[in-house]
Amino acid sequence: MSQNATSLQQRRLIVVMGPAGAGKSAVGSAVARLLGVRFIEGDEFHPPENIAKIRAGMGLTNEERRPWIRSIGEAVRALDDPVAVLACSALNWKIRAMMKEEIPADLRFFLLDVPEAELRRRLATRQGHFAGPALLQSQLAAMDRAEEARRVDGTRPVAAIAREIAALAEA
Ligand SMILES: Nc1ncnc2c1ncn2[C@@H]1O[C@H](COP(=O)(O)OP(=O)(O)O)[C@@H](O)[C@H]1O
Ligand SMILES: O=C(O)[C@H](O)[C@@H](O)[C@H](O)[C@H](O)COP(=O)(O)O
Repeated sequence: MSQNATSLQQRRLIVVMGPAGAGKSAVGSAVARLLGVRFIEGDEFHPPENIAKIRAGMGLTNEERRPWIRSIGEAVRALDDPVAVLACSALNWKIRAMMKEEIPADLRFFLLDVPEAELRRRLATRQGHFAGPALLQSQLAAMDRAEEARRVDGTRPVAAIAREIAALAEA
């Protein structure tokens, strides 16, 4: 096995997941700061047609998710770092399976658990993001129980959630 292939297999990616409004970006970037590693914002990798659809409040199909997840995989492949943090909704097992195919890293999933009413409240007040409250229903419908993910209480302050995930990820 080449050195490069070995390092790809050994790379660990902490995936902060959950529906829109769960706090993936806020918590994920805080986890990365705590660990001193790079933060990858999954939403930056959508092709323009996905952004237009999400902006219109429509959920994506898995076919539409594939190029997005593939671009995230390319960004991860380009990293030299042994550990990084990714914010990505990863709503159900089909999407997580796609992630495992496309992203060359050991994926560790952390699901931010936030009740629907709080998600709705956050999305109604969030500024400067293409996903609004109209997307929430399709997000919740697409979500599964994510048995493979470690669930964390996402209703606490960002710093407390980030400390918990950082500690779990290092254990
Ligand atoms: N733990 C939290 N407590 C209160 N507000 C939060 C928390 N996490 C995130 N927020 C706020 O909720 C909104 C959605 O957070 P964001 O990180 O964009 O979620 P996501 O990336 O999962 O869509 C933002 O306005 C953010 O500041
Ligand atoms: O942070 C958010 O508000 C959401 O995650 C949002 O950006 C969107 O849900 C996904 O990027 C689209 O992909 P999915 O339909 O797979 O969640």
